[in-house]
Amino acid sequence: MLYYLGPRGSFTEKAGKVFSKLTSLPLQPTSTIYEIFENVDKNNAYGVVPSENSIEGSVTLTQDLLLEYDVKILGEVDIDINHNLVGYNKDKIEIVISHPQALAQCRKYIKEHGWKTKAVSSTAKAAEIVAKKKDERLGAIASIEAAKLYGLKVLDRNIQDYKNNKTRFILIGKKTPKFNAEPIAYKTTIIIELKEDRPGALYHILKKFAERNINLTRIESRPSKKRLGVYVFYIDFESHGDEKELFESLNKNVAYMKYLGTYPVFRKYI
Ligand SMILES: O=C(O)C(=O)Cc1ccccc1
Repeated sequence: MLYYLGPRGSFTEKAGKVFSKLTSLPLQPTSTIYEIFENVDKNNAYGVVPSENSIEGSVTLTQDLLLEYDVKILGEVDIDINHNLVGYNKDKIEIVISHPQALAQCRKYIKEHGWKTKAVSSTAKAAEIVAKKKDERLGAIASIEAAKLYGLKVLDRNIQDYKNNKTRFILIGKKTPKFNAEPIAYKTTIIIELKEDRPGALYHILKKFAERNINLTRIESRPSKKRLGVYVFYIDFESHGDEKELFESLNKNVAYMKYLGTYPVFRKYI
C-alpha cells in the first residue's frame, strides 16, 4: 500500500500517482503526515510525503519525522504546484483555509485581500471543508482537481506569490520497491549531529565532501530538540554509489549520523 496525504485532490496525491505508476503500488489517502510515517514504520507500508517547497522551504514536520522514525527515503520527484482560490463568491470571503505551506506560499495574495486564515491538514481537506460548510465567507486554497472533486468554483487561478512553484516529494518505506522506469539521478540523504561546538566544526565535515568532489544539493539545520542552540544537519548530495569510505570518515568526526538512504530521482512525467 502507498499512503499519501489526502484526501483526494491534494498535491501529495499528484506525487503519489507518479510513484504508484512507477511501482504499481495501490494508493491510499490518510489524514496526516504522522499517519503515513506510522503506517510505514509499523506496517511495512510505503508513503509519499512533501519534503520541501521552492517558496517556503522545508516541510519541517516531514524533516522531524525522518529523524524520529525508522524509515528510509526510497525515491524523489518534484511536482509543479499551482494554488487556486476556490469557493463560492470571492467578494463574500472573510476566511481562507488551507495547508500551512499553501497559506505561506500565498502570503502576499492573502494579505492584499485582508482575509483571516485557518490552517488544516491539506489543501484538499480545505476544499472538502468549504464544500461541506457551504458558507460563502469561506474560501480554500487548493488545486483545480480539488475544486472539481468537491464542486467548488475556481475564483482565482495561480495565486502563489512566486512563479515556478515546486514541491519535492519523497517516497518513504523500509525496502526499495521495484521501479519500472529509469531515474534521472541518484541522491543520498544523511542527518548528522556535530561532536562539539567549536570554530570550523561544520567546515571540517563539509570539507570531506569537497575533498571527494561530491556535490551537496541541500544542507539544512533543524533543532536537535535536546537544547536550544544544538542542531542536527540534514545533508543531501549527488550519489555515485561509493560512499562507504566517506561514511567511515564522517562517523569518526560526528556525534551522531543517520543514513536515510541512497535513492533514485525521477522526472514527474514518466
Ligand atoms: O495540502 C496538500 O495538498 C499537500 O499535498 C501538502 C502540500 C501543500 C502545499 C504545497 C505542497 C504540498
